[in-house]
Parts: sequence; structure tokens; C-alpha cells
Amino acid sequence: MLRLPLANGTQTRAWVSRTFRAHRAEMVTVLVLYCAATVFGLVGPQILGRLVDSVTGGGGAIDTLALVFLTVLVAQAVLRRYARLRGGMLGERVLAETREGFVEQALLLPLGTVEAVGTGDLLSRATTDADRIDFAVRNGVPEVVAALITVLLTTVAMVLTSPLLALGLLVAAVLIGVSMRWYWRRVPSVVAPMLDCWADVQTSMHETADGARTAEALGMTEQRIARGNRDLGAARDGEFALRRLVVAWLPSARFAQVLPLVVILVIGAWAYERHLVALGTIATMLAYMQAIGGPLEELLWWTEDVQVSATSLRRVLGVRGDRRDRVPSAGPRGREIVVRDVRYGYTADREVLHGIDLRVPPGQRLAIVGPSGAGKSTLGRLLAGVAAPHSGSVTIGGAEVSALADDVLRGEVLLLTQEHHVFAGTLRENLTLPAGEWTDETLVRALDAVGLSEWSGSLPDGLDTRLGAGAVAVPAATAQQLALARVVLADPHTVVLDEATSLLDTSSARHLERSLNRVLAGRTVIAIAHRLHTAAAADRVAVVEDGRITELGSHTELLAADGPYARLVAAAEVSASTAE
Ligand SMILES: Nc1ncnc2c1ncn2[C@@H]1O[C@H](COP(=O)(O)OP(=O)(O)OP(=O)(O)O)[C@@H](O)[C@H]1O
Repeated sequence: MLRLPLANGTQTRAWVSRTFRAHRAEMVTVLVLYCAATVFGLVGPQILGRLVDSVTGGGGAIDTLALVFLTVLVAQAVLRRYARLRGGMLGERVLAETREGFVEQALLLPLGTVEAVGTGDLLSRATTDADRIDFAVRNGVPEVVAALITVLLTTVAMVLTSPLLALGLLVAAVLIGVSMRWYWRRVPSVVAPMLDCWADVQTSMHETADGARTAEALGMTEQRIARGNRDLGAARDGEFALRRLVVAWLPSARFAQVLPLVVILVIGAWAYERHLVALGTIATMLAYMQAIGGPLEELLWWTEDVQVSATSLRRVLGVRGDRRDRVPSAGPRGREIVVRDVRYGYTADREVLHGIDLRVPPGQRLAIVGPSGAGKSTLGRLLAGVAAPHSGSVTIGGAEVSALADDVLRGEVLLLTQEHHVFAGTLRENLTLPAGEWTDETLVRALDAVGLSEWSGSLPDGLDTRLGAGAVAVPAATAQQLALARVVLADPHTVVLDEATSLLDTSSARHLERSLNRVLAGRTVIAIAHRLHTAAAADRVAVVEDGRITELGSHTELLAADGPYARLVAAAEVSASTAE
């Protein structure tokens, strides 16, 4: 299954350094607060050691030491709380920016890429992966940062207090290092496929919900359930694999965690007998170990989540990785469309268009006809700049269509298909999708031009009436007229029509075609003609067969040539008379 890529190491590191640079001051503040809280925490065991020595040595100042101990504890609690608050706010800001970046990049993805990978992969990155990152940033990152700082500074304090007793830590560090390396090396190869499986679950659920009626009508419900179960089974196996890895790794990590305590006690007893360390020092070291135990536990606890969310982050950032930029180009100088030796395929192993050459002068009406699957729609998409050819070029006025900036492209060429989505929002928002400054008067004129003035006049709040899911339902024909109104507003000189009216009933289609003819007057029109009678009205007809243009000429010329076009017309006449 084709998927969007994962961000590679360089892209992820670039994101980390960009994020760090953007929030440098705040990050340093949070780290300083955590460090300060930890340093206060380190003073506690030192005082405890002094207390022990005071008691065993019969010294005084116990009250003062106890008071300092209490003050230190309070200061540590206050600083840690403040660090968490600032850290939490910083995390929320970074999360919001990451989400905004994701939406921006997802909207910039070429339509062809989104169609090729399906919406499931994109959706799972926007939902499941974003949620995992949310969870890690809100809960895991503060714990891990606090724990790491505590472990690091406590280790330093232990080495300074008694290098001899700190030997236990050295043994543990080596063990933890080896076991962590073992785990971190294996985890990506388990987590990435598992997240892919969850994306498949989302894709199949989405498809099943989308095609529920078709599945029911064709008795495919069982098949869809089986597909869902298969995808869920694969995701479950992925989770099992991760669990097996964690279970294999955890015992060694836990062993490394308790080992220093044992080593400190053994070396401590041995050294105390030989008067190499005081009892207070051993108490201090044990208190440090006690203080390190909680953070170490936190680190172990969060390791899995941090690893999974790191892969999720690479999936979210990967959407950027596949982006094909529409770089602002010099812009077309003229309106002629020229297609030169265009080759294109949806997958690397199968070419759909095998070297198309075509020239469409401004204002011409060209019909593209041919058998089903010949490549007509694919050619239409390349002409409209939805996808870029793999080799060859499609230009308007000398400029490569697929490289035009979106706002420039919209004013040049628009693709109108049978897909007439009404977005949940007001009529105004639906009309002004191609962002621009539109006055109410212009919008009303566009509605009028496509025969929608009566319908829009009947809406309760006029242009501010909410349409779509949960609001005013829009019939298919009206939705198609709305799409036409957008064409009027964008005012492109060329329109590519692909089955624009094929899903409508005959009377709606006739009504729409009248509006269409009004809107298309004066523009270059490339009509992918599924019904041959539309081709007869065109200035020229191009016959596409098996990814090649096999005939090009006017309707009359092609009929006289008695070639592929004449055969298509004859076949259409036979099927029409059989239907009668
Ligand atoms: N998104 C896609 N992914 C993979 N292959 C595709 C995709 N869209 C079309 N194809 C394949 O490309 C070939 C050309 O399809 P295209 O839709 O361009 O043909 P068409 O002439 O417009 O057919 P029709 O008249 O049935 O719409 C077909 O074999 C089709 O299966």
C-alpha cells in the first residue's frame, strides 16, 4: 500500500533545532527552574547525613539542621511546580505550532499524492499520531525532563560525596547503557509498522463508512467486516510485538536500577569497618539512591511512550517531506496550452499516458473521447495542473502548469468534476473557497450567473446561511451549480470538464448545462466527453486510446476519416438503439 513517508533524521533534527531556536529563552528558563529545584533536592540528603553524624557524634545544631531541611523541601516543591507550569505552557505552544504546521502542509500536498495514498494515512497522522504526541508532550516530556535532570545532578552529587561508594552507579550505568542500546535499536522497526497498521485500520473504517450504501446494496457487508478484522488483527499483532520487546527488555533495566543500592551497601559496610567512610556519608548516599529511584522508574515507564510518540512525530513531519512545492513562477505569457511528449503513471510500474502531444489555442472547445480507462481523466488532471507529468511538459503561455502558484493557477485553468463537495460552513464561505476579496454584490452576481439566485433568495440567512452537514442540505445539482459559481469567481480562461454533469438526472443535467454554457462562453474548454453528442458540438475532437492520442480533428473530419472516432460513434449508436 502506498503511504506518505516518515520524516528522516535530518528533517526531524531540523524541526527540533527550529523549535529550539523559536523558544530558546523559554526552554532555558524551564531547564534552569528544573535544575534549581533538583539542586535544592540534593541539599536534603546532605543535611540528612549531617543529622546522622550529629546524632551519632553527640553534636548539637539538630534544630537548625531540621529547619534548613524543611526550608529546602518547601523551596524544591515551589520551584518544581513553577517549572512544570512553565514547561506545560511551552509544550502547549509547541504542540499548537506543530498542529498548525501539519494542517498547512497537508493542504499543500498535491491532490494526486493525497488520492494515491488515500485519506486514511493522512487522517491517522492528523488524529492518532497527533494524539500520541499530545499525550507525550503533556505528560511524558515534563516527567522525562525532570527525571533526567534529577538523575544527572544526583549522580554528580553522589560522585562528589563519595567517589568510592559511587562505584555502584558506574556498574549500573554500564548495564543501563547496554540494555537501552539493545532496546532503542529494535524499537523503531517494531513501532513504525505498528503505526502503519493503525493507519490501515483507519483507512478501511473510513472506506467502509463512505461506501456503506454500496457495501449493503452489493451484499459486501461481511467482506468489509472481514477486511476490518484483518486490519485490526495486524494492528494487534504490531502491539503484541512491541509488548514482547518491552517485556524482554524491562527485567535488565530493573536489575540495573536496584544494583547500585546493593553495591553501595556492600562497599559501604566494607569501607565503614575500615573507617574509610562515615555512617553519615553512607546515609547520604542511600538517600541519594532513594531520590534517584523515583526518577529512574519514571524514565523506564515513559521510554515506550516516548519512542512511540517520536515515531508519530516523524509521521506527522513526514507529510511535509512529500510536499511538491508550487513555487511562484514567472507566470504565463499567453493562453495557449501546449502538451509535449507527456508521460505519466500513478504507480512506478505502470505508465498510463505514453507520450501525448497536443496544442489547444485560446478559446477553442476541445472534446477528449475514448474508451473507458484510456487515460482521458488522467490527461485532464495534467492539463489542469492537479498532477505533474513524469516526463514531457504541460504549459500555458509557456509556463509549466503544475509549477504555478495556487492563486495564479486558479486564474488560468480550473478542473470541474462530478465531485461537488459542499463544505460545512456558510454559503459565503463555500463560494469564496478560492480565497479573495469578494463583495456581496459580486457573490450574488456569480450565483445569478449560474441560475442560483432563486435558491439563494430562499435561504433564511442569505449568504450567511450555513450549508452542509447538520444545516441546510444542498441537492447534488445545486452543489454542482455552486462549483460553477466558484468558476465564475475565479474567472479562469480555461476550464477542464470531467463528467461534470454525469451524476445528475436528465432534467437537472439539462438545467446545469444551460448554466454551464453561459459560464463557459468565451473560455477555452477541454471537455472529457463521456457522451459522444457533446463531442459533436466541439471545435475539435481528440481520441485517446490506451494512453495515446490516436486521432485529432473536427467531428466531421473524423467521421469522414472512418477511423477510431467513427467506430466509437457507430458503437454508441448501436448501444443507443439496443437500449430503445
Ligand atoms: N488514482 C489512480 N491510481 C491508480 N491508477 C489509476 C488512478 N486513476 C486512474 N487510474 C488508472 O489509470 C488508467 C486511466 O484512467 P483514467 O481515469 O484516466 O481513464 P479514462 O479514460 O478517464 O476512463 P473513464 O472513461 O472510465 O473515466 C486506468 O487504467 C485507471 O485504472
